[in-house]
Amino acid sequence: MWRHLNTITTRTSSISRMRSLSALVQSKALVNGNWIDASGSATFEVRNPSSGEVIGHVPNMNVSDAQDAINAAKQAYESKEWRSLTAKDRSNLLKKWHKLIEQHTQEIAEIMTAESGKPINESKGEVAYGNAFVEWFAEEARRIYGEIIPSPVANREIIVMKQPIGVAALITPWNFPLAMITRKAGAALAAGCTVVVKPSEDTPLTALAVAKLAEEAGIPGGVINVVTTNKAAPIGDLFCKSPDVRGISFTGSTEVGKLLFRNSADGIKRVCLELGGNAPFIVFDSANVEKAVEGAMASKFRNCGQTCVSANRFFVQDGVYEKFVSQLKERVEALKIGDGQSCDVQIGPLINQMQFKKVSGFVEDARSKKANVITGGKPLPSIGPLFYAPTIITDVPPTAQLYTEEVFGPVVSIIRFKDEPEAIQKANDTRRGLAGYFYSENLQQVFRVAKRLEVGMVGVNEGMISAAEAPFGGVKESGVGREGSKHGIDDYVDIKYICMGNLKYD
Ligand SMILES: NC(=O)c1ccc[n+]([C@@H]2O[C@H](COP(=O)([O-])OP(=O)(O)OC[C@H]3O[C@@H](n4cnc5c(N)ncnc54)[C@H](O)[C@@H]3O)[C@@H](O)[C@H]2O)c1
Ligand SMILES: O=CCCC(=O)O
Repeated sequence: MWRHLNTITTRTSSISRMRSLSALVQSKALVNGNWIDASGSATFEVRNPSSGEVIGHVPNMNVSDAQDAINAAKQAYESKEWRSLTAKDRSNLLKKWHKLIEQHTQEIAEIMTAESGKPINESKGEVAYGNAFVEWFAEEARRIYGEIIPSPVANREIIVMKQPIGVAALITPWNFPLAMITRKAGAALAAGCTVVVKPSEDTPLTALAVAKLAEEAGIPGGVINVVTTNKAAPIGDLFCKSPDVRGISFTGSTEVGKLLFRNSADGIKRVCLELGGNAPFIVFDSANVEKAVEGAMASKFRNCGQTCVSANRFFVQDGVYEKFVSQLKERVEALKIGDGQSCDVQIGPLINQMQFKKVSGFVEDARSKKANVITGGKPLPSIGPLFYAPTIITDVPPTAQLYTEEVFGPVVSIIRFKDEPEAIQKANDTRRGLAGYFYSENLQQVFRVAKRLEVGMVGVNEGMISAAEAPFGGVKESGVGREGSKHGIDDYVDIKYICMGNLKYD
């Protein structure tokens, strides 16, 4: 589908489009079922990264506002209105939320594209993907089973039940402004928890839009609270220290994840961390190269490479190296770049100046270390200040930042290898372990390599691995816990053992 596209679009104004959007564009935060301003009516701007235009203002909440949200979530958790609901009632509420999100796909996608720069077709894809978590957890709500275990003592029963942990704080990033919220909130609500969501400062509008739909679905006030702020650190600290927050689920950078993990230690909180990756993408001589190129495009250029599971280091074996690189180059040069509002755009901007500097700095670092830029490798100021050309760099040395760090941008780094042990050693030569990919048509090799990659998720002959049904998460410094799948509930429930003694059976 991407092959035939090769022009660059011009910037179009997003503000007129945002004005025409429905009531889903919110300029207030949600606490205790009320749409409110921050203390002192402080606000911060939300900008469209494609054009730089200001597309909204949202409350810039402080620690005391966040404390109000925690109090509201606690009160809602303890309220009869929420506690008395059966699993089926919660499931039905989630189903209603799911339906409303589905019905508002276009509007949410437009909001998402305006604040994140994501191409509109990808935004619609994210609404469907993120909403699949709401549907999945609506179904799972009714399957949070306990156990009865055969007792070693006569006249006794061992009963195990799962109960909600209480209030959960959810901190989410900008790159998947909807899915990273629903993957957490869907599970939390299914389990019977209440939540305080702190979305990224770059993409609060999508979060507020889905919260509005949760309200319309009839989810009681205080069950979902949304705290918008551009002062994340003190609020993160409050979440870690507050005894009323029983769990923290964070998706974002490894650096911030480590901080939250450390700060949560005192309160022995449940912590789920979905952090950065450094995914290897291995193409063996045994691969179908056409499929590998297809998978590389899908994995690397999803959301302009700003995806935690995007392939980061490409290892290509001698025998297929030239073919893979030349086919990939042709595809990369055909990508259409521009404002994501145009339906045919495939590559949008980087999210902000900090990311832009990081990506261009990594490319310059690799260049200075004798890597070869075979296409791209430059900013595209004629489209906008945050656009960077889709890039391929070969002969990237292990000392380059492109090799050691997660690039989070449209840059393919290619490293040549001779044999399987070398590929595995290099793939695992990182402290991250989120996703890994490889292409091979050799069954023995498929099982060998899948077992040896030190990652939480493996794509074999596949570049797009995410699904609500599958456990998402990493090993090493890529995180702890799993989201999605039946395991996604685990972080939001406590296991309680009830020993029933002195029973009379005869
Ligand atoms: N594993 C996953 O599922 C996954 C998914 C998406 C993104 N990520 C990772 O996230 C990173 C990019 O996202 P980002 O730049 O938004 O990450 P980030 O860590 O800077 O920000 C993530 C969230 O944390 C908040 N935050 C920042 N500092 C904080 C602090 N001191 N205390 C509490 N909250 C704080 C931000 O406001 C934002 O809401 C990449 O490394 C990417 O791989 C991982
Ligand atoms: O960026 C990380 C999340 C992407 C995904 O869920 O596939």
